Amino acid sequence: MTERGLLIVFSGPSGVGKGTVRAKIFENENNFDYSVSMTTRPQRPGEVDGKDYYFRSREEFEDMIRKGEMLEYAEYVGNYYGTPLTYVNQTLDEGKDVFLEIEVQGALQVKEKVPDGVFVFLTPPDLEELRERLVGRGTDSEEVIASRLAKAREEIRLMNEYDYAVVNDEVELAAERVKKIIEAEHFRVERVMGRYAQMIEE
Ligand SMILES: Nc1nc2c(ncn2[C@@H]2O[C@H](COP(=O)(O)OP(=O)(O)O)[C@@H](O)[C@H]2O)c(=O)[nH]1
Ligand SMILES: Nc1ncnc2c1ncn2[C@@H]1O[C@H](COP(=O)(O)OP(=O)(O)O)[C@@H](O)[C@H]1O
Repeated sequence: MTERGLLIVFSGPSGVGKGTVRAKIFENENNFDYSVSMTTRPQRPGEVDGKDYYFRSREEFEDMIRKGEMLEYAEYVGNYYGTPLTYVNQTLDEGKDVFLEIEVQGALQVKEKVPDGVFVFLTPPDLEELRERLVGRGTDSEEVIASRLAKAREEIRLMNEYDYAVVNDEVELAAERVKKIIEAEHFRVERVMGRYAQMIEE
């Protein structure tokens, strides 16, 4: 029997650098897969449907919710974001780890359903640096940036729901820290013991 993969949940305030750090982690890594989320927010220039997100209408999204096809979902700054369930389950069953990049409300739903997931929170060095990164990215209006910053404060308060907090001071360092966490999680006694359960019982 193939051993089920690990579910890694990666969160952090908007603009902290989740996308950037994730890209670094995935640069030379093929032991885990990224779960592409579904969203109703408008596609940004350069984003590809099916790669960055599945861009869908509110009707289509609500239809998926009704059918129970989302592992989790949340409304964030006026749009839906969610994780389609089928891909995650299939990939974990194949023995591969799955990496979710989602906001805090969704992460809390996953924690209920998958308590042995690995929950990692990416933090900015400070809030002023976070604001500068949002401005520097140049994808959001001043108004949207203000609401993302307000949201960031709420999210940072919920950091204690996570297993690990990684500071994104430098992309390369942050990516290395996350990779080390994932590697170490594979060696947790609770997980390794599972493999021996049958042998011990005999
Ligand atoms: N709950 C949940 N949140 C998601 C999902 N996909 C993305 N998000 C989060 O939604 C928030 C907004 O994402 P986005 O509009 O791409 O903005 P950005 O993260 O600032 O680039 C971020 O915190 C994402 O991590 C998902 O499938 N579920
Ligand atoms: N460690 C870092 N130092 C400086 N700038 C960073 C760092 N990590 C990410 N950034 C920049 O911050 C902005 C937001 O990053 P992004 O990955 O889009 O964040 P998120 O996915 O969390 O919203 C981008 O312009 C990115 O280049």
